[in-house]
Amino acid sequence: MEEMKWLEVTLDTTEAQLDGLCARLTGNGVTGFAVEDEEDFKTFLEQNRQYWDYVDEDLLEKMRGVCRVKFYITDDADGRAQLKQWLTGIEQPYTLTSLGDNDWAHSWQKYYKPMPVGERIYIVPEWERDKAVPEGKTPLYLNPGLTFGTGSHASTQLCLMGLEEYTVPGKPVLDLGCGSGILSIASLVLGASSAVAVDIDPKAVDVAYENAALNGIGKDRYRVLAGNVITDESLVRELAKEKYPLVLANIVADVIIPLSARAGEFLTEDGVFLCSGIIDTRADEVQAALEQNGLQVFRRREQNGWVSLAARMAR
Ligand SMILES: C[S@@+](CC[C@H](N)C(=O)[O-])C[C@H]1O[C@@H](n2cnc3c(N)ncnc32)[C@H](O)[C@@H]1O
Repeated sequence: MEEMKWLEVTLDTTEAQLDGLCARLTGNGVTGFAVEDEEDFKTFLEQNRQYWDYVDEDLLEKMRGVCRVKFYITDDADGRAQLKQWLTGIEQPYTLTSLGDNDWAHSWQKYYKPMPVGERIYIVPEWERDKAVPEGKTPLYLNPGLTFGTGSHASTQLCLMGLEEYTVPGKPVLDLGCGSGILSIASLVLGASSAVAVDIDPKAVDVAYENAALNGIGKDRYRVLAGNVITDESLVRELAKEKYPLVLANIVADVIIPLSARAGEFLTEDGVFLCSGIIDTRADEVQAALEQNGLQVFRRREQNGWVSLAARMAR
């Protein structure tokens, strides 16, 4: 089979514009982008000190204040059409670098290792599934492919910790912005009866079904839909036909704020809305939006500058 070729897309930005740019990219459907800044560069230099005979001062000077976002597209007509859609409304200049035959999509796998999260969950990459699972842990087998949701990101971990507490055994779960499906599948392995998951990125549908299957969960218990939970009114109405004791939404502040106006429609009377993907500087704004829409925040978790909020409808 012919090897897929990839292009690296690099957008140069500034720290002040970074949040807005990331929110816009996520809103346009880009998943799995990386942010590089001066700090990363210094860490890289530090970690590789043994390989440097001297530090290139010119290069250091060039990296001062640098802030860039990178993601990948396939090097073909589909990739370029996708890029056009992903850059809608974005004015920053970008560069394209050909990665040739470099199979980057698999190179990250060597850094993705089994990891415990919270009290019970033990994330196991699919290709490590023969390894022993520590006693008392519940394995969650995953291959996130090109979707967001490896379990390494703080926003995902905060949700996993929360859902260990709020999953109601024998009851359904709704997962908005499901990416790899990691959160809803975690709830299912912890005893939820069934789950519905949604993502704006159509790639997420197959990936989430495949991940569910890795955990012995079939389509009888898991339904994955592609759609926008803010703008797709018929999707929102369809989702709201069922009521859930747990609704998960690890997206971004700019999506959670408008979503907070609809969250009550999905919840059972006592149900928990667990939202994440919130940069700490925006957590108060998200909390205010939830409260304006009749939800009361009862738990805030924080990790590495990210925040998750758990809320219930106020009585
Ligand atoms: C931060 S990732 C979370 C993925 C996974 N749930 C996790 O916890 O790791 C956010 C996901 O939300 C999706 N998303 C962003 N905006 C959305 C929208 N308006 N409607 C549905 N999904 C959206 C993105 O495609 C992405 O997969």
